[in-house]
Amino acid sequence: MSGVHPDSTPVPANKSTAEHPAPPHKDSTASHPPPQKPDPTLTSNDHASQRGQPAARSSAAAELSGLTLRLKQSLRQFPDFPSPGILFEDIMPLFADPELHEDLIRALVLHVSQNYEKPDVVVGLDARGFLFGPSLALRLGAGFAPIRKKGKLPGPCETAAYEKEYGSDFFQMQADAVKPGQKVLVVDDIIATGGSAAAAGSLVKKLGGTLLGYVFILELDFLKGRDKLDAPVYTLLHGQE
Ligand SMILES: O=P(O)(O)OC[C@H]1O[C@H](OP(=O)(O)OP(=O)(O)O)[C@H](O)[C@@H]1O
Ligand SMILES: Nc1ncnc2[nH]cnc12
Repeated sequence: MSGVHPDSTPVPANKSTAEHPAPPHKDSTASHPPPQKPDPTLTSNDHASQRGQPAARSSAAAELSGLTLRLKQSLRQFPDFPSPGILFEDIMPLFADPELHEDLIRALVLHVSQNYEKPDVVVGLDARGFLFGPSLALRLGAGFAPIRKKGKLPGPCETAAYEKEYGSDFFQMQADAVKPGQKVLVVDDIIATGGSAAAAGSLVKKLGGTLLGYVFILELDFLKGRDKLDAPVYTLLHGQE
């Protein structure tokens, strides 16, 4: 669990970053390196013809590093929410400012287009994965499908139980949300223990989808959530290192 702060005042993330320097590789932290196959069908201008070329890759890396710095500085932390001992990472400021919102989507598109095959479906997790999953899907030219907490989706569903940093729950996916063989990218705001993401991956596989990997905005490294995942993992930002 994270350290407890002395009061409930939100702590700007750039302050905690100074105390805990960021890891050396900010642009990709995959414990399972993502595939590098070019895919000319990707719709973003950043893809295809440029991917794999050293100059284009280093300019994308430079842009990504500027974007992530701005994004990191806008995060806030709330001690003891939703329960004592949890340091809650608040990502909402990223969506309050249209420029930051644009930076976020741009950074995610850059990373996905440089490192993953084009997904057929972006799968977002209830609820904060819905804040940016559909925009990312649209920019990538992919469909979007939700994973929801149990009891919210109509029709035949697959269900998976999971535990997260501060509780346990059930996720569901509509049985026809992913067709067998479709390439799927799972996205969520935060990976903490990795319980939610692992359950999401298991649902995608139950439906016959091919899991390309996972994309998160923020990773709480000390909880080692990525160790639960068996596909490439990318996180834009790191917290509570
Ligand atoms: O890695 P884990 O330990 O599983 O935790 C990560 C999950 O916890 C949060 O979801 P939560 O259901 O708490 O909130 P939300 O409905 O606001 O997205 C977060 O959005 C992730 O989905
Ligand atoms: N510390 C945390 N802050 C925000 N969302 C979370 N989901 C799981 N752990 C979290």
